[in-house]
Amino acid sequence: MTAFELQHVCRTVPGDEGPQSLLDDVTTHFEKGLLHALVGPSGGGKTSLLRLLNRLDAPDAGTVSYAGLDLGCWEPRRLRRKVAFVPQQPHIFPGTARDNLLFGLRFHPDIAPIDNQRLSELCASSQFPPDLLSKPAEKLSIGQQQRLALARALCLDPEVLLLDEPGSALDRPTAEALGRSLRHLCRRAMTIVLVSHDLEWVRNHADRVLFMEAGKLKLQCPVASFFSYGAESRVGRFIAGQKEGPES
Ligand SMILES: Nc1ncnc2c1ncn2[C@@H]1O[C@H](COP(=O)(O)OP(=O)(O)OP(=O)(O)O)[C@@H](O)[C@H]1O
Repeated sequence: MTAFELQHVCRTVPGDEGPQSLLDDVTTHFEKGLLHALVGPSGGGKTSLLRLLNRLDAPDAGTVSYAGLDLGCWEPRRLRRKVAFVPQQPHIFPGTARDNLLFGLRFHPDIAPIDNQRLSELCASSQFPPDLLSKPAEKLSIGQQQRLALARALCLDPEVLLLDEPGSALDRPTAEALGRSLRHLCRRAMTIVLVSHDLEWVRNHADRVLFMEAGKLKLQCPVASFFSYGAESRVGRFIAGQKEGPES
């Protein structure tokens, strides 16, 4: 079942040397219950694409729909309840980690209070260490703050998670544990779209890969197909380059 459908999406912004194309004729879809990884060289348009999916930005041509309804028809607050965006640099509010985790609930009185069991589940799903809940949130490391922001997003029980480099500040074992948690969420019908530069992680945890370069979607395929490209192909060269260190 399709969650998002994008048809001929373009986004252009004013630049110093005239209009700059961030997204150029992107047509794709994201399937419910799958983990989709947006990969590609830096500046290729991955974050720009992610931001369109919960109306943080709007396309200036083409259409984006969620659950069969054009995003323009979704009231932004209602959409963001279903489609949660977790940026690479999380917004942290004054107070403890627990205060931050529960922050969104004040805007959603329909959500049942979070009991201790649900709190443990949220910590487990986001790989946030429960013993840090009483710590001032601004004292946490960036990696801990990223996972706290993920737990805060999960608190509202969204249907979709949009994650911008969720493992970028994590050590390998923690990033792998987070990958397993995200896969568990997908098995419970969560749709995930994330940006990653960590191809080993993508290989271990993604279902589908979308390769973006210079604002264009160059390739979309199952994860196994992506990693079977030969060294002479553009994708193969990108994969080899990432092993030596990310391209800039
Ligand atoms: N609001 C904006 N105004 C002007 N330029 C922008 C804006 N947002 C993004 N860009 C530019 O658009 C290009 C694509 O940016 P984007 O963040 O989508 O790339 P990315 O693939 O996510 O990159 P990275 O892997 O480095 O995070 C970059 O050159 C960026 O500088």
